[in-house]
Amino acid sequence: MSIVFSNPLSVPVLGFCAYSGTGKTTLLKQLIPELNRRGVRLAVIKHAHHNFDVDIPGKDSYEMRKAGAKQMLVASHVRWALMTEDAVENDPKLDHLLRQIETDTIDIVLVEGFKKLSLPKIELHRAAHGKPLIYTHDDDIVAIACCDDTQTPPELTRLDLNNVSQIADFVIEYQKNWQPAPAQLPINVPAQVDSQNNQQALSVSQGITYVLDQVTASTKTTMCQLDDLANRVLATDLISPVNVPQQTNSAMDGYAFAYASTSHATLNVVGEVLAGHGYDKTLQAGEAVRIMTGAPVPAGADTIQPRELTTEENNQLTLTDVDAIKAGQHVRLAGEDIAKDAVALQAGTRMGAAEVGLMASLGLSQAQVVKRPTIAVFSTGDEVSQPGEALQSNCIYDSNRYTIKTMAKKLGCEVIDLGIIEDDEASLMQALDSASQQADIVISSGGVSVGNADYIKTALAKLGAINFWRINMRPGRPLAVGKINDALFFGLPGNPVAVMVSFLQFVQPALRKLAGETHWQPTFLPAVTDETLRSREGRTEFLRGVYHIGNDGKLHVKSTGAQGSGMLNSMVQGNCLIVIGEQPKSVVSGDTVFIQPFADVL
Ligand SMILES: Nc1nc2c(c(=O)[nH]1)N[C@H]1C(S)=C(S)[C@@H](COP(=O)(O)OP(=O)(O)OC[C@H]3O[C@@H](n4cnc5c(N)ncnc54)[C@H](O)[C@@H]3O)O[C@H]1N2
Ligand code: MOO
Repeated sequence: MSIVFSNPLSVPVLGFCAYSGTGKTTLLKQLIPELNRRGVRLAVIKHAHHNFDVDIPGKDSYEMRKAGAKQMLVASHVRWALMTEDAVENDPKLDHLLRQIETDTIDIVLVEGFKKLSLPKIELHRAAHGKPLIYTHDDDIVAIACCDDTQTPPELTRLDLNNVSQIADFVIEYQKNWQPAPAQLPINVPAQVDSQNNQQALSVSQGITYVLDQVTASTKTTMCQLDDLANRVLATDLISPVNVPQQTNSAMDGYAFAYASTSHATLNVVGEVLAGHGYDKTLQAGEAVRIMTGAPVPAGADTIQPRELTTEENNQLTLTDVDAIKAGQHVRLAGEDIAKDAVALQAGTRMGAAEVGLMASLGLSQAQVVKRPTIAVFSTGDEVSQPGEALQSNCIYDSNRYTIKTMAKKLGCEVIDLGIIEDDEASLMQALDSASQQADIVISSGGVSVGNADYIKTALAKLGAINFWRINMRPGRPLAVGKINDALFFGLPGNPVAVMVSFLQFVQPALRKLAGETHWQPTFLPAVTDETLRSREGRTEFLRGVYHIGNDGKLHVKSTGAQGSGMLNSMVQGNCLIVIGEQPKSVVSGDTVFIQPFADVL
């Protein structure tokens, strides 16, 4: 049975496997120069079964290693070698070894040995040796190199073991066609969820899909002026009424001329063009004009030489290093950024500074945008008190309503604050009914777990259809989602961190879809964890983390410490969620994890 292997590199890895005596090394010794000859840059990894050594007793490097250096790097101007003392009981880990390779200098890694790993391999087979074929019990064989007398299955490429050139062709084709496997994100939203059951346990991905299924993008639109467009979502494509840039213009201060004129010993300087002005004649062969950055390139000219690469005396221009001049250099073509009548910004785009600026650059002063979503938010719970009022014993201040309102406003929503609603069925029903008439989405916090005074559940059941879910995540396990009249309802869990995490994962996508945004995806970045992290198979963990750029130039992340789902301070200290998907059993220091930076929403 194959042992799971996934290639951690951005280049392909191809194994060679065979019973001993088949001539693996002999073949590789011929294949390597053949591939080199064809320009393929190779790394080779070889599994050695014994206590091998590449060093020689008496050499300084050998003695220093024997003296206890765990890693010994010896280097000259020709080669360098890193020797690492890493005694492990079983086979060395191929993915770890592969990570030591500098992939920017090679095109493919050939691996000899490691035949139990599920890595793509060419099987070498010599029938005369009387050994069985490996492909019959190894699904990762991609080709069989053998001799005439061997039967091979039609689905596998057959190669001639004695034809090195043919095997090299195969390796080159393999390398050209290879695609890295797509990154396995911790949250992978499926297109559809089968059914909607009450009380079902869902993965985060299923939960998001189910929520998105309930939301239809708003069709209400309004006209909005340039100054008010920040954070609004375009309802229609913005078509460019002009070419950007409007005219073909110079990207340098220098001289404009026809490329063909570079054959002249000197050019006749016949004028000057400043930005905002034009040169209304057509340049003739052997003529040039002085030109400033942004000024229109005159008719008859197609090439610019920067001023510092020229000398001019008595209107005679000499071009320095003529052979290095390329036709069309330093010319910005009309419409090269955005062509007239092209879609400059697509419907569904959320407008940020760059988008607003781009729109202004087209001369447009207003755009049709989707109506802002309206949310109504309230809190429940006898212990929940209004900030600003004296805190009674056994009570807590209401923080959830404020985190929810702040996040929703950041996402461009209108907010109706219903305050803290008494735990009384009649007042709850009345408040919920009126909220659902005014808002697109009604959001509460607390009261969705098992042991609460259940007014909210009965009130919701009477007014609409609500599902109470358990999401396989922490924090934020309980979640209620449903409809009150035409409004979507979210019952977020009471714990303050759980509220924020559930909002980010489930309410945010719903609000963005409702607001008309079409291409939004949560941002996941890979980061190296600097500590061992808590995780449990079958559950997605959202730990609060702090990421930074490490001395190695990579993103590194550490948790904020204690991770209680009531500790709001962990969200203040953190700048990201560390998202550990349902798969890994353990995450140890040095592993790569995914983070979701949250600064843009919080
Ligand atoms: N027997 C079980 N108990 C609990 C379970 C469970 O599965 N079985 N799940 C736990 C988890 S996980 C969570 S999360 C909470 C969620 O419970 P509720 O949504 O019903 O929330 P409450 O019990 O009302 O409150 C929980 C916690 O949050 C505080 N809270 C509530 N509202 C606010 C507010 N507006 N501002 C600040 N803090 C608030 C409340 O005081 C509680 O401390 O259930 C676990 N229990
Ligand atoms: O899942 Mo709860 O949301 O831990 O606090």
